[in-house]
Amino acid sequence: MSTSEMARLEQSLSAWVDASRVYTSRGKVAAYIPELSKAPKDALGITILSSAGQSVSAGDSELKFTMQSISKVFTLILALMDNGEKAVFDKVGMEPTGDNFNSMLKLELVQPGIPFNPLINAGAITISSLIKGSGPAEKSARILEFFKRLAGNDRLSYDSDVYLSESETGDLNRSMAYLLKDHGVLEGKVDDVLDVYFRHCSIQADCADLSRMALVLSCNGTDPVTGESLIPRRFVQIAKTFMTTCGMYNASGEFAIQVGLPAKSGVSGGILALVPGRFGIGVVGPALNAKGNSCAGVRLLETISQEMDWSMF
Ligand SMILES: NC(=O)CC[C@H](N)C(=O)O
Repeated sequence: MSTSEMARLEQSLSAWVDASRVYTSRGKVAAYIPELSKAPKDALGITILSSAGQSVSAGDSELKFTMQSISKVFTLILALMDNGEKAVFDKVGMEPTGDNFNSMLKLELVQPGIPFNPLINAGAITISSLIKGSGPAEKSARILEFFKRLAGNDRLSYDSDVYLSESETGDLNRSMAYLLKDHGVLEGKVDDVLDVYFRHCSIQADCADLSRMALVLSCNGTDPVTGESLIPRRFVQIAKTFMTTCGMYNASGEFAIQVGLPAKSGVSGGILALVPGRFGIGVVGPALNAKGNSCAGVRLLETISQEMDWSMF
């Protein structure tokens, strides 16, 4: 991180947010989880945290939102820490699907019928079943504790309205879980596994929380603010690779070309991104494009990456 980069961000970030905010009108807030439809459509916010511990925010960075699919990166890491690589990759693959995040298509089409990767819903539900714990309550508690450490925020908790809303309406995920159970991929009770999954999707965060979690990944598992090693380097490498190939669902190729940074989005409009070794980034913009990514959030990251010359490629 150079001081001049931080100065440039401080000088320009608000203007970049203002310029990207117009794109919120082109998207729609997710409504298939009814509670998510209450999010402010025209919001856009960002926090960027450097490895020297300096942060810069702009726009609606204090807006609280649920992590949704962003949480999948960190449950994958916890499952790897709990079980090791072999046990995890016996149950999920390593390839992008090119399909929507909630598609079941390839679970039947290609053998063996394991989910293609841990960041689509079928893969993440499978990962939830691999988290160690005596039952769903202990598994969820372990996940929340892990997230708190990564975010350096002891106050992290659930948005129970979103959790209940998804539990009541998540029939597509439920049907996927039953299919996986029948195929012998998912172990344990389907309802218990889904409870763990719905709960971690409903963990509430803001842009600062995402930027800190992203920074830990960008620094290969060590929190540069505390010096504490939180994740083995190999598992961070795996997570960052999945973020690059599958993190923006079936728009990951375009995002790699236009932004060129490992990232993960969620249907609440959050995006977690990172600049290797240097910055953690948290973005929120609840209006989504057709692929389920934040319309204005993606636009904002394109601008920043191009202006700062941050693409890895
Ligand atoms: N893309 C997402 O953010 C999906 C997460 C959401 N909880 C779901 O399962 O549908």
